[in-house]
Amino acid sequence: ASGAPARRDWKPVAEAVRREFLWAWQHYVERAMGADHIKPISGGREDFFVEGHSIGLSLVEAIDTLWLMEADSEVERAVQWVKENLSFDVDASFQVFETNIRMVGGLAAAYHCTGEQRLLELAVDVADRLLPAFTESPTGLPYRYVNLATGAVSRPETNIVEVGTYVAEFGILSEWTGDRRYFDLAKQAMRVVYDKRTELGLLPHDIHAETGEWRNRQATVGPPGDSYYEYLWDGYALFGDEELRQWYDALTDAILAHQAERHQNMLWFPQVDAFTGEVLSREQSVLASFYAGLLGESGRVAEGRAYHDAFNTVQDEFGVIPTSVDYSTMSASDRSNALRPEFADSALMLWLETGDEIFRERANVHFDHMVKTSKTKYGFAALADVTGKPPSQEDTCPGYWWSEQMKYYWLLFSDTPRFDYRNNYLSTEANLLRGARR
Ligand SMILES: O=C1NC[C@H](CO)[C@@H](O)[C@@H]1O
Ligand SMILES: [Ca+2]
Repeated sequence: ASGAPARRDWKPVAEAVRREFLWAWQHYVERAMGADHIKPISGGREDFFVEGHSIGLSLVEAIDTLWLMEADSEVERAVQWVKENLSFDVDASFQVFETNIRMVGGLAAAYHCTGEQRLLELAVDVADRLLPAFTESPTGLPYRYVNLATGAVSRPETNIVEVGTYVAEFGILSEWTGDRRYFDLAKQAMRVVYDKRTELGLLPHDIHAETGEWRNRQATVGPPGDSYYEYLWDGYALFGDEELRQWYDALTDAILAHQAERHQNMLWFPQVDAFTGEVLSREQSVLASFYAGLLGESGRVAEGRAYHDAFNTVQDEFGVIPTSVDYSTMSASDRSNALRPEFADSALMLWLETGDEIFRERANVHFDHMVKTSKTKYGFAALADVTGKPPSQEDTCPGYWWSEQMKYYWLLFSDTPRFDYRNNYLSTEANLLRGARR
């Protein structure tokens, strides 16, 4: 048809994504099998949760990505490793939030894709070991750490992300096992936070799990506020929970009214005092760019587009978005970038919502720049300084790289038959909990 922009053939990009992922995976298998992280420059191994005791984090994070890429022999290899090696009977304190989104979520997604029963058993096993953090708390707000072997809980000084990012993983376990405890504990913690919103309808981000008292005044859509809001919507999108949607809508309306501003006609979300609305900081974490996708999927498409447009100016300016920029001066306040996936996350969400090619183009730039700056001898490296010529790398690759941006790119460019593009759910760690087409 004349006039319609020719739709680009994205298959070559999809093939490049798959080639790079499997290349990195081979090095992990050969040099760091079972390690939480590979060290991509030296080829070494690195622990994430507990120093001296890896639990195969990157392998667990990679399974659903491998499955979506139809790398079935590699899926088999990874599942075999889990069945033969993975145990959570570890006498050490694990961070409850990270263990949930990465290990509960990663195992649940692997089960959703493969149907392998042992994976569900392990997801339930580790979730059960996290529950004392909730049940031992006088407020229902979970402690930050729990010893997976003894159940001893610790660190009540927490935040709304680490008390409120469970309902997707816990809720899917309740759906698959019939045990409502998981969903109920996750939702109750979210309710406690919501009921403490300020007169302006905003939330500070730091809270005490034993007293329930706010520990700061600042509100943010970046860390550690981000995935609390994300999971309110997700609890509605996944399980149809109308109350979660009401809480999400009330808080989002307040954020758009009091925690948003235009600067040079770009939409930004400054940090504000949750009680007075005073702007406290115009720094924007790269992690906040997920919010463009959340706004888009939750009926605020114009705002979602506008916020992605704003972050795209940062990608244009720096090539790789720095960990933190001050949008009033467009200067990087933290020039590192730990292979953060959020700009690609929201590009996928907005493309699924709008079908607009602009989001695939932006994600392609994100992929292209990542390969150019992070690729190294045995994999992909986090960056210490994105402004370096060339950008300087760190000898580490985060577990979320195996689950997030490579999956986002693959879904954006491959049109894989293994994914239901109309009815699906990816968690905040991009764990596929709905929409696998076996
Ligand atoms: O929700 C999250 N926050 C931080 C990581 C990515 O930056 C990742 O673990 C996940 O996306
Ligand atoms: Ca996330």
